[in-house]
Amino acid sequence: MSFVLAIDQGTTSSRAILFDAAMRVIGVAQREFRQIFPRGGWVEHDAEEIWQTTLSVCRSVLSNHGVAAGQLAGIGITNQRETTVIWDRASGRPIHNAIVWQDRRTAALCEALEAEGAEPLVEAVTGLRLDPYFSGTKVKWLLDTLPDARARAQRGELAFGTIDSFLIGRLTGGRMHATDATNAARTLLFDIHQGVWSAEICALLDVPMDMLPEVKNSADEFGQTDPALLGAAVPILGVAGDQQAATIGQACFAPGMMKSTYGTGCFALLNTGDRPVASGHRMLTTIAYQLDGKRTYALEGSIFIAGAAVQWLRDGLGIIDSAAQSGKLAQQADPGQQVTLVPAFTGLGAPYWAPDCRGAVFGLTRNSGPAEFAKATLDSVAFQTRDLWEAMRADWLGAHGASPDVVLRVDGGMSASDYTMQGLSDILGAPVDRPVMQETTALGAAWLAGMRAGLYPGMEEFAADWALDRRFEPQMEAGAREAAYARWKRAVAAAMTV
Ligand SMILES: Nc1ncnc2c1ncn2[C@@H]1O[C@H](COP(=O)(O)OP(=O)(O)O)[C@@H](O)[C@H]1O
Ligand SMILES: O=P(O)(O)OC[C@H](O)CO
Repeated sequence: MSFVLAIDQGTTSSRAILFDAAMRVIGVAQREFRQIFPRGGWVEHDAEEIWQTTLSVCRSVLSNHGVAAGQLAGIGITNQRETTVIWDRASGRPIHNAIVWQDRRTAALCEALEAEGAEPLVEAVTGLRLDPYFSGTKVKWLLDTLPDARARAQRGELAFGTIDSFLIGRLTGGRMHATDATNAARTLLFDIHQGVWSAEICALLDVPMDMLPEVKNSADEFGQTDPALLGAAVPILGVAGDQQAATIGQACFAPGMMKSTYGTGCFALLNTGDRPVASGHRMLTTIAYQLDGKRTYALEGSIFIAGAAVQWLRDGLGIIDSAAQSGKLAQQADPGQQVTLVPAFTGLGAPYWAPDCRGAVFGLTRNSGPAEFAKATLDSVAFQTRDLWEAMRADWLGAHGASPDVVLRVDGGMSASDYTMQGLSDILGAPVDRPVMQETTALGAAWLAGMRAGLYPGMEEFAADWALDRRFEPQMEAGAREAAYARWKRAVAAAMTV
């Protein structure tokens, strides 16, 4: 029993990552699945495809590395958050495609609830906002729209779950209907202060509470896999939403520690300890992890476009062949130009929450070319992070009366870009640490499961294992930094008025 299997079920692919007893990655298998866009602003996944790709990558990684299921100490699951599945309890079959976190179909519903004055209650109980991003209004939409669905839910025939919960159900052969506190905290239905489903919010959204999964610790007993699936029964011992799993994998266990993950989008979490900090600056309050019944909270800032803007340089503008070329091109930019890109391709997330805003470029001259576009694109990631940084630090200051001494830990595909990480440190005016271990999300899930199984060390020893690849220190002079940031703020304000 000297291996742990992490399942990372993400927005575009399902991955299985095999770890050995020393928490080293020994193998990865990955499969993409279809993105379904039935209408503008709608995004769905076929939950059966999510299940099939997940099962297949688990089988592949085990067989590719000659590891039998019986050698696994446990499975850890981490997942795209908020994405909503409702299934028939008897057959296990979803009654509709999964509605993905990016889906905006419930925007009008959110506005109507806001107009009724529901936002203060929702924020106070859940730590979230009335935004289509979260699961609650997606559940309501499904129950309102599909024939007979609400009556069936009321009779206890239907189950709701985020992706972790759906996978736990499938893996255990329908025996378990459970989630962990971090995933529950993203549904808009969970009272993050009491650690229970909120009857008040469920009533507001007309969601029968019988549909909801049992909420467990992030390291807990989530049942055994059906032996027919992997060849032996394996206990599922760890579950966390992907951004929380990355926070764990980055060992951000102390209040004031912060991680930021740069993939398609960017998600930053600041550990606020055992106190949920209500944001006065449009951040989200969420659960970082729950261990042995004890919740640790975080402030979260979610940016929808980070690496996706680099994909736009490659696929939309065609000025680079690969994402990795963006840094080199940006270095060739004319230092005399001040081109600023607001990458609001799908609206702006935190702290602006402006779903209708669209992208804009400012400061073009006749000499502006590919290098200036590349620089503006990579810089936009730093500026957006600075927005979150400012908001979170102000929230922290409000709660603690002193600024946190934050060192930012980074991960995700885009953190490989030295240029971007140096620019980030310059714009923040603070050090940025990139770890050796890049599979932080999978590591977080694996650690939860391996620690629960007794194979992996406890929190302190795990945190001591975190190893630095490179620290980026600010090199920009403070005046230049603040002038650049002020330019960004003006650009965002202008983009929001167009
Ligand atoms: N060297 C690089 N420079 C800039 N951007 C990069 C680099 N390498 C990867 N990226 C960007 O990072 C993203 C991929 O990161 P990843 O963590 O795999 O994302 P996700 O999990 O969201 O699919 C892509 O959007 C890509 O454009
Ligand atoms: O699957 P990812 O990495 O795009 O993460 C999605 C987030 O969990 C959404 O909140």
